[in-house]
Amino acid sequence: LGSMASIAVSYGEDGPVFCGLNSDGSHSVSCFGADASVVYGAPLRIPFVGLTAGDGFTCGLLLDTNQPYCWGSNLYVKIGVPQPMVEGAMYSELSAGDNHLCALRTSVKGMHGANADTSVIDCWGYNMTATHIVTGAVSAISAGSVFNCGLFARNRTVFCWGDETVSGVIGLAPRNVRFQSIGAGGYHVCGVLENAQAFCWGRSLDMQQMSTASAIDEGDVNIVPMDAMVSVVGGRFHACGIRSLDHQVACWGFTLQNSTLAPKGLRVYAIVAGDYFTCGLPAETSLKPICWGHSGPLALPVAVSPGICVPDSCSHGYFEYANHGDVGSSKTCKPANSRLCFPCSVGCPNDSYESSPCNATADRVCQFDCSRCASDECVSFCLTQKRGKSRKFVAFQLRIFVAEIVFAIILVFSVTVIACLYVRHKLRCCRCSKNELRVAKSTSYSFRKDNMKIQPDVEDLKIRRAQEFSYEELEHATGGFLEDSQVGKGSFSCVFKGILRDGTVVAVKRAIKASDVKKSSKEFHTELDLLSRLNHAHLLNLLGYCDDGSERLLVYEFMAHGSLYQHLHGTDLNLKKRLNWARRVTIAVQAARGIEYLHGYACPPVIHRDIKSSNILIDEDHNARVADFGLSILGPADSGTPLSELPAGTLGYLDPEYYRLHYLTTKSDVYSFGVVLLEILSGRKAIDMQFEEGNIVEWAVPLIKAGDISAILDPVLSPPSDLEALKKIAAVACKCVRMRAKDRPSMDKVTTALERALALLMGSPCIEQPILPTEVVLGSSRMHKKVSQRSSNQSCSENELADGDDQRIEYRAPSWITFPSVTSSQRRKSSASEADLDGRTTTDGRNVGSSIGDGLRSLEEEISPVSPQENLYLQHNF
Ligand SMILES: Nc1ncnc2c1ncn2[C@@H]1O[C@H](COP(=O)(O)OP(=O)(O)OP(=O)(O)O)[C@@H](O)[C@H]1O
Repeated sequence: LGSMASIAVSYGEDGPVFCGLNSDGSHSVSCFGADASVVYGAPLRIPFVGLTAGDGFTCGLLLDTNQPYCWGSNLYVKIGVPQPMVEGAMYSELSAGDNHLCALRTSVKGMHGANADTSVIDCWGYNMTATHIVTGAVSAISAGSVFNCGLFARNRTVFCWGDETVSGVIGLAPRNVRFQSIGAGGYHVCGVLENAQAFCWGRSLDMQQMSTASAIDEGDVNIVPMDAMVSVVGGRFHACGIRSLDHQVACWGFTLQNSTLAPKGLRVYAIVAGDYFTCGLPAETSLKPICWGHSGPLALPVAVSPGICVPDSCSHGYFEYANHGDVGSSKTCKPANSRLCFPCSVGCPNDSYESSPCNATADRVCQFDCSRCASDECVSFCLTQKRGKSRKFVAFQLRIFVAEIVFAIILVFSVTVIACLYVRHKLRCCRCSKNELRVAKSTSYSFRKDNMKIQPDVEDLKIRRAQEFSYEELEHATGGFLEDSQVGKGSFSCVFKGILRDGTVVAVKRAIKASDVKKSSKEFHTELDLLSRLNHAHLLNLLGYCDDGSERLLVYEFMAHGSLYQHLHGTDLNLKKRLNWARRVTIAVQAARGIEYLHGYACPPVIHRDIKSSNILIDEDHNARVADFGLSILGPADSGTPLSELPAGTLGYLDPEYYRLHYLTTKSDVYSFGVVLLEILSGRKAIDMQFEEGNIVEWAVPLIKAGDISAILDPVLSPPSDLEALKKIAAVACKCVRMRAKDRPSMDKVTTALERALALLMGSPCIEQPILPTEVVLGSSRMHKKVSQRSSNQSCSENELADGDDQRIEYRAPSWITFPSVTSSQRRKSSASEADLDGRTTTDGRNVGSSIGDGLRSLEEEISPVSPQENLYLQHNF
């Protein structure tokens, strides 16, 4: 029924069959349905321009010859080319009724064609086989059940012919009514008027038929919807149209009960109707037809061309179809320059507005105006949009929130890492900034150029740290470097006691002229450079210097009690005895602090390289001072990287790893200090060939490891009642003199362990208090209060310590060596050395632990929380 299209629905006893032209541009036909004669009779791979279908058959207009071709089974319509065939005739339109087919010849001039004023229509089938010559050009034909109608091209009026008795349509055809298009149904015709309104005439199902049709829904096919339409099609007793507003389907008339209804909101390109069955081609890229009505498939699995291709460009009011998928109009149509044209939609629904007009390639687009929604569709659209927006907004907010969180985490992490690295750097002082080093160098340089005069004020001397003295001044101070004033002699120098004009007692170190000038000069400058900047209570203070031609003199604070070496190994036994255990351990602690300062607070670290008992001097208050920086060297900023230096130092104190491998680190000083500790404990020299075991390390360590601590203690002193403290010191000494530098503890660990041992040795803060300054002065441009505790018989009470007579204000000069402001406990916590950690597992440590018990516990154990008594003691003394 109806007109030729890219799709057609046949009908009959065997049920509806849907046929459509494939959308792949091949123009070949595919059919689906129950009637096998139609489905399987469909010619394969033969291209058609368009299709039409009737009762049990389908016909197509062959693309190559423009001839009709039919398949299926119908008594009256011949399968194949309808007969009689009009030789040479070509057709542009086909339309099939129940049992007939009509075709409109193309307007070619000639015997069988038509001219501008006449049209030729050939019909075949039941009571229809005839050739009709119509006056006027006909643009379209459409077949009903037993009749046909045509539309004149010029005046757009309609004319019909066929079996008037059965159809009752022909006489009702409106005259002088202009149509854009027409579509015939079973017994009616519907058309789209020029104003886009649908108009139908003919008859619907009458009462007699209704009674025989067991289940029929009511509806008059002539009562049409008011909506504007772009096209209409007719079924047996119903009609459907495509609304021009939204291209949705609207159907009216009678429908059989149990029929599926046209899907609501379905937008289509084209529709076609059988008797009780209708299919639409959704305006989607899939182009798979959706059908409704009585029986038949509801969805078809083949993509179908949405229309009939025309050779001309789309006329005004039409737009060219362009599939947004991979199939475009040019590909859908053959020949390549033909195209699909669709009528533009007209207007927009009340609650929408035209967002873009119809143009050559696209229909106009309407957008719902959410501020004036009237339809459910608009409401649901706006709700969805709102939800989508809010979902988008929430998603956006969420993304921002997540980004903020991530950024915050990264920021906190970075700041924490940077802070940790900074604190670690400052605590260990292992790496110095380039600025610091630059400052160091420039300060060093400017220092050498400095040509300051002697100032009589001792405090001023200290402020300037090192002042230049004239040779005459020092010559006068030492009484002309008389032998009487000589207090000591080293490898390259002699040390004289002198008194400056202001009465300050000083020690003047004078390089021996006959000695290696180059070496002594180097040591002179090293000591001068370092000491003028180092600043610690347990380092020997440099007061000044004299560099006068061949004379190089260094001026120090005078140490009234000489060196530790003199006390331990001197000929005066009383002097040795006077250095009791408390004083010895106190000296050990103080010297350890001085060395710890060199390693831990100076930046870059200073490696002394000549730690020995003769370089630990004792002042009038029996405080120890580390002296002689002639061999000192600036260590690597990274403490883990050893310097490669030729060995220098004193035999017996020299780190074997440094000696053999020339690897120099701060741990070399640790080794030397371990030897000093053994000296302090045993009273033996580092190397004493009068014993069988000449080397103190080789002699003492096995005894200590064996737990025989008494065997190594200085026989001049009676051992303390409790050996625990000395055991701890012996354990520390053993760790210090380990062969591998990395197995030795760092100096801060050593200091801490010694402090604990001292506290243990004293037992109570009220028992013979050792001489310790209450404040270690770290170089900075600040005023420091230095309380010098006088003697062992002083009271241990806090008040007395604070109110001591011997308080003096000491101002220290700025130093290029950096001093991180950390507390002693922070410093200690931060500096657990590799060796300390390893110490727990080394064979060495195990042996010691098992043999002498607590005496050689690991340093970690030794610095575990102190007892309240120890704590009180430490508070008072450190
Ligand atoms: N400031 C000082 N006050 C008192 N005595 C000092 C002072 N400085 C050095 N002495 C004494 O002079 C001795 C020699 O010191 P010096 O530093 O020149 O040589 P050394 O360290 O003993 O040997 P070497 O130079 O071979 O290393 C010291 O052992 C010490 O007894």
